Amino acid sequence: MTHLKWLWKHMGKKRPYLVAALFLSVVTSALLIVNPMLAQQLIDRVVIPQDTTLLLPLLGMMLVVQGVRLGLRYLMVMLLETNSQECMEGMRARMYDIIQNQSHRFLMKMRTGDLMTRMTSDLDLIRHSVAWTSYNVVDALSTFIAAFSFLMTVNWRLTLCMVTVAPFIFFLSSRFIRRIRPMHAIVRQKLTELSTVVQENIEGNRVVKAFARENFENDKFNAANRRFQKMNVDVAFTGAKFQPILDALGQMLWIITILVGGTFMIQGRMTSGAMIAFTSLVWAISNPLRNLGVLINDFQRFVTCSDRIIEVYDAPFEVEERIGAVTVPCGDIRGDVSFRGVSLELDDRIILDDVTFSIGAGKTVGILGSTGAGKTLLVSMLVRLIDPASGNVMIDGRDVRDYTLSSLRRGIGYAMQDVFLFSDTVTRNICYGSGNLDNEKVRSIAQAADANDFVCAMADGYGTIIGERGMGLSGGQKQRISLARALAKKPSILILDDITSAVDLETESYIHRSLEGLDWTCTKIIVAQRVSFIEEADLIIVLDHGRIVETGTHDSLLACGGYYKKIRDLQLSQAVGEI
Ligand SMILES: Nc1ncnc2c1ncn2[C@@H]1O[C@H](COP(=O)(O)OP(=O)(O)OP(=O)(O)O)[C@@H](O)[C@H]1O
Repeated sequence: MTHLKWLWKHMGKKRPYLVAALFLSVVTSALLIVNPMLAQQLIDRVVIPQDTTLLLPLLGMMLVVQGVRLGLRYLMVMLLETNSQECMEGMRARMYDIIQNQSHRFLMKMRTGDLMTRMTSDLDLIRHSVAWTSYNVVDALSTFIAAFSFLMTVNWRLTLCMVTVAPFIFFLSSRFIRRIRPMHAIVRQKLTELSTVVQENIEGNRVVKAFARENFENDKFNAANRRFQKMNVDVAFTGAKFQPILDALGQMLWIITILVGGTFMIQGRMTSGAMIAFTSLVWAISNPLRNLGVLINDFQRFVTCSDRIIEVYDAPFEVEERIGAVTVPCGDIRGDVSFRGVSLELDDRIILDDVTFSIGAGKTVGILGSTGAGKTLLVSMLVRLIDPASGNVMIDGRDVRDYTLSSLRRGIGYAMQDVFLFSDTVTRNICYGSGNLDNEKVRSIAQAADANDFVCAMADGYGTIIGERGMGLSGGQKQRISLARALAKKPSILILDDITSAVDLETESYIHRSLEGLDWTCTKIIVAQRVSFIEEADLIIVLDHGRIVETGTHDSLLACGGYYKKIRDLQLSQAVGEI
């Protein structure tokens, strides 16, 4: 019932249409009973007395009833189809919105293939329940009740004899539900595994080829494919085991009707018309019972799929906008940045520990540290991709959690370590966060990121489609487009997370000079591997295992002879070696 309540809640404005469609289902099911009733009259009042007075009126009524029923049935199907599609459109949009606003950590945990299955196949099965299972349940119930009520008036003894099979059916159904429900959950899980294998195989195609693991991947896919197929067969077999018993119980109704009804007729306790009414309505009692297996199966599948959707709907947001958060107009962020006692723990591991530093607007801070020291997580707190467990990340003296997410993120340009480009033109990738910029502007930004030359060398220049479905770019080229995208926003705070790891020293030096000469004031937070990229920063911090171990300027850090000096000396000797 909780799943039905959940569905009802999320149907919103579409509820009246569903109610109207199900009402039509009741009416059309009830109309099915009318013709057998008229047939009884035809036998008892026309055929047996051989009096044709009522023949035409009765036949006419039968035709009208059938015509009205078909018309109403068409209306019902149209209502259910449009209603269920619109309902799913709303639910899909809501789910997309939830996924969009969920934290990166949540999305990493869920796996893309899993989320895709929930958004497509699971939602479609819920739609099937709204458009098909719902009216079939109502049909079955109303046909059964209408037929039962009518037959009780014709001959209550025979009717009660017929329903003696009901307890067996209910016992069987409850066993079926217990058996089939966990099986449906496993089917959805196997489908998720299959989708994940396919998705990872496409995304990691280069790795697969480079390591010649095609056969291994084929085996992995075939195994997942087989497990999915086997589980579906198991579900079908389980249903098939119950169905013949349900069918047999349905057939029992015919036997009871003929045996008991025949005896009643011989004893003169029942008319031929009444017997005709019973034989033409046995299906109305037996079909709902026989269809029970299919409907239970469908309903259990609906329960499993809605559980999976509810899990996404109800997942708590790790990063949420505070009530009363302030919106700062675009460009009003000055750029004072400070981290005060920032700590973070993930999966019971301390990732950042009491990180404290400040930098004034327009200044540059360089962050250096070993792999996994926590640099990326630290800078991503400024745009609230993750929040600290304790401490404060402040911009212009206000905690970042006190800004609305959109106004906070509008003021910050972030070039990430893992570059992601959209399947779109170079221009639209660069303008992604800054609206439409004229060609000249885009070109000058690309120049600052040292991207103009290689973009101009492409066949369609700035109109070239790049990204997942577009032209391949080298790692360094992607980094420069990503830098241009961050610069195009003319942000008050610019975060550059290891954006020169894939470019040569000459390009790095060019980008360094460009950043020095930006024509607007902006605080720069630069995570870098190479000391040369951050040596002129106003403040350099060195992170190790989530703690600041050294802090100062280039000269002061060299003077103290710690990790920074060691790295700088190592890089210098490598550079001399290369020359
Ligand atoms: N989503 C996550 N869940 C759990 N742990 C995470 C998650 N993301 C990162 N970590 C862990 O947090 C630590 C810091 O990660 P982070 O990416 O900030 O390191 P980094 O200093 O940027 O490393 P690198 O220089 O290699 O990019 C790492 O040990 C990493 O394993």
